[in-house]
Amino acid sequence: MNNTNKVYYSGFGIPEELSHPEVSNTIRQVLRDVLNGQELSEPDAIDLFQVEGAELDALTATADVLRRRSVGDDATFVITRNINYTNVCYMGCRFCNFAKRKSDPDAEFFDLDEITRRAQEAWDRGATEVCIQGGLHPNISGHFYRDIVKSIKRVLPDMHIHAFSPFEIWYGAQKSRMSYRDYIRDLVDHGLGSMPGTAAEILDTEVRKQLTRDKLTTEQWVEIITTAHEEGLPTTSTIMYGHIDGPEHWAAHLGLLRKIQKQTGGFTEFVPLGFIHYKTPLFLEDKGVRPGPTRLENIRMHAVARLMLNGWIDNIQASWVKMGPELAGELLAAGVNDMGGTLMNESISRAAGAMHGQEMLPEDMARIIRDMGRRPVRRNTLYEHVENYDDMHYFQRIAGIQV
Ligand SMILES: C[S@@+](CC[C@H](N)C(=O)[O-])C[C@H]1O[C@@H](n2cnc3c(N)ncnc32)[C@H](O)[C@@H]1O
Ligand SMILES: Nc1c(NC[C@H](O)[C@H](O)[C@H](O)CO)[nH]c(=O)[nH]c1=O
Ligand SMILES: N[C@@H](Cc1ccc(O)cc1)C(=O)O
Ligand code: SF4
Repeated sequence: MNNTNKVYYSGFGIPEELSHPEVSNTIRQVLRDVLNGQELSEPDAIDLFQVEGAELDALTATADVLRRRSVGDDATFVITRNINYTNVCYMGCRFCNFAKRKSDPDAEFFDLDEITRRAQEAWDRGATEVCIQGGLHPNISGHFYRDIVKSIKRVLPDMHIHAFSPFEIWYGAQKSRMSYRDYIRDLVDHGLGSMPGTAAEILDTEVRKQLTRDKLTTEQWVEIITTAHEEGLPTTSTIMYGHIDGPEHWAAHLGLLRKIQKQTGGFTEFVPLGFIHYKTPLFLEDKGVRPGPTRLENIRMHAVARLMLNGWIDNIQASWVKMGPELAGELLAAGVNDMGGTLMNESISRAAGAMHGQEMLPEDMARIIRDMGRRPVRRNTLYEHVENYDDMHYFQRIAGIQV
């Protein structure tokens, strides 16, 4: 995956990397089988999560072929703004340094006017989406989430609202004494467009116990996500990895997402979220917690996800906030086809100590994509193409013309 020219010229068949003498027969066969349309099994995924050298090249080349077959050579991004309306939260997830107590000098709470103002500002800067998530603030009413959606839709009827993790849905439904289904239906009726599939972390009971006191269980996450899909509300899917987890958990997590997708078809994308460790209680207080995924683990996660989800979830997103723009770009040759959002205000990773900034400008997204020999395309939340970010933009930009 170091040679970007390869991206242009490699094809749809069996990549030559599989013939390398250092690729074992077992790994070669697994990769051939996937290329021939077989489903990757969880045990085989566990093996692939540990490959190195020539076998890693064979894995990424396979992911690259599958990506090309599923979505072609366009690479997408979305102009969006994160609105993290409050960081006040008492749930005590130990991997999270975004959450603050009410009395903390850094505690924040945006009222509806401020949320709408931010959405309007985003719209004026070309955003098609706002991505809204926050802490589980003890004082909000069960109708606060509906009020957010209503206030934005009143002034910006065409803005796509991508909001509320399954944990926020659980919280709102509980506060309003409504079923998940009724609660979700109500939000959809008021204009909610899709939900982030965060709060997934690692969908494994034992791992969750160590990550967080009272976070949503795996079963609750699955129930809320499938209910959303049944109500016609698409969601993303995520994994937060590189702490106390390992290949077995990753394979089972991907297997579960694939199973849900077969039932509902409601996932738009899969986004691996590498653990940002620096300022988190989990890393600072516990022994043996890893400082996020290594570079190779990041590469393998995106590539194995492409193989595991092949035919089911077409869009594999690289998070520039978590990995940095450089690696996120390189992953376009390892199964990734989407660079995520411009974000405008990133605060969750930053609170944990990430140093990749708050915003990535569309021009920079396009440059990274073009540097990998691919065509940049601006998408909306549901992966409909909005605009080719082609050479015209590039020349206008270098000529200093505002675009
Ligand atoms: C901060 S929460 C906000 C929404 C809601 N409170 C919840 O927990 O679902 C959104 C997601 O951010 C991610 N996150 C939080 N802290 C992180 C960290 N240190 N590194 C990577 N991702 C993190 C987790 O995946 C979490 O589910
Ligand atoms: N990967 C991260 C995202 N990604 C979400 C996208 O920006 C977008 O909202 C989604 O693809 C739906 O269109 N957002 C973050 O705040 N942090 C990330 O790490
Ligand atoms: N990627 C998530 C959103 C998200 C992810 C990680 C974060 O830290 C914050 C937000 C989604 O759109 O579904
Ligand atoms: S991850 Fe979400 S629920 Fe957990 S502490 Fe952070 S903001 Fe609160």
